[in-house]
Amino acid sequence: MNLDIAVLAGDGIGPEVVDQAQKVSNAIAKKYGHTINWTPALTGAAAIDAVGNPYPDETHQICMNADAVLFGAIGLPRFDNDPSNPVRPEQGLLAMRKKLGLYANIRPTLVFPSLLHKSPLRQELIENADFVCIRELTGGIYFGDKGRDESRNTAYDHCVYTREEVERIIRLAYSYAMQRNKKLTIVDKANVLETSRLWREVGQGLEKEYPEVKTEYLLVDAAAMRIIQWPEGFDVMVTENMFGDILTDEASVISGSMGLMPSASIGLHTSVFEPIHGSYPQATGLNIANPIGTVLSAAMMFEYAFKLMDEAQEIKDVVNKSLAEGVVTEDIAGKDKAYGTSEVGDWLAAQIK
Ligand SMILES: NC(=O)c1ccc[n+]([C@@H]2O[C@H](COP(=O)([O-])OP(=O)(O)OC[C@H]3O[C@@H](n4cnc5c(N)ncnc54)[C@H](O)[C@@H]3O)[C@@H](O)[C@H]2O)c1
Ligand SMILES: CC(C)[C@H](C(=O)O)[C@@H](O)C(=O)O
Ligand SMILES: [Mg+2]
Repeated sequence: MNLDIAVLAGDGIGPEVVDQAQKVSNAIAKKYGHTINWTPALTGAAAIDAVGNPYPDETHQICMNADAVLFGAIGLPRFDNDPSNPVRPEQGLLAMRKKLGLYANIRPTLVFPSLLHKSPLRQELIENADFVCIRELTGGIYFGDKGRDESRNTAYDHCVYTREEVERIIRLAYSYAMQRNKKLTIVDKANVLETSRLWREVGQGLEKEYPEVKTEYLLVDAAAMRIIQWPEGFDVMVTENMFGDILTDEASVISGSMGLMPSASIGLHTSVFEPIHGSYPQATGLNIANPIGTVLSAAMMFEYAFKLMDEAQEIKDVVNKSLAEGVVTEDIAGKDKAYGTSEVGDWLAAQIK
């Protein structure tokens, strides 16, 4: 197959972790007889510095023309620490999600048998944890009207959801639940928020179409607690944009490091594959960032975008081997026994022959 992939490496550790995912993808392509055409494109602070726009039109065209997009991370402290700056790297990520229609972000919570002892949670709580969060990605408070009043003493962010947006994402979540263990947890804040009451109403309307699935509703504060207390109780979780952002960072620590967690953003046009972590600016250029979240995002790309299941499985297998054999970065190994970011990528690619 010919695979046209846009590469938006972004800022901070983005380029370093994306490099490793490209090495592994190239090794897979070589083994299975595919040709990958990588097209790099600017985003985030790198794009602001180059052309003044965090998601330039040219980048959007490259994404639209690609079969899939591999995304690193965006964001830098010089923007985070200057709230008055009207142009920000994160706007590039949000513009990409909106313009590509990426309404669903699939974030699995993975537990690796060889890393059980690295989790801050006790082994018996997590050894059978295996759930996926379906995060709504193009609506809610991220995209509602926002601003300041004239005196600048008041700020607002509106949270808006349409029935159609909610129904689309909950239906998708039901389709995942049907393929998994047939349990769906709809996370909201229906005791306070009107948007959440719409989510609950839509969920209750759809329940009867999926009688085989056990549906439960959980308030987001209780969900945050349950992720730590009983993660094995979840199968598929679906929630709105901001709750999903927060809960998946929380859930990532179950695995031992946020640097391990991949995601797939799917929707109307092309799909984007991105680790859930950010640009981890303190680690930029130090060759210490964990590339596995991005490598596993590439595995999701082979599975979701190209339906190449053997290729995806082989990437997951070599990742498991690296974790079992201790070929890991310092977030997992500690400084003394750590491999560098690029050494992990080289090792993974070399296993694929
Ligand atoms: N999708 C994205 O591009 C994305 C996601 C989150 C944050 N951000 C941006 O990243 C910048 C930094 O944000 P932050 O510090 O809150 O979040 P972050 O995810 O960059 O880092 C938080 C912590 O997670 C750990 N971590 C993250 N990635 C890791 C990796 N690959 N290997 C090992 N450890 C890793 C580190 O301990 C780090 O201090 C901000 O500008 C933020 O807006 C971007
Ligand atoms: C950088 C930020 C806009 C982004 C989000 O909140 O969606 C990030 O935290 C993520 O999880 O991809
Ligand atoms: Mg996040």
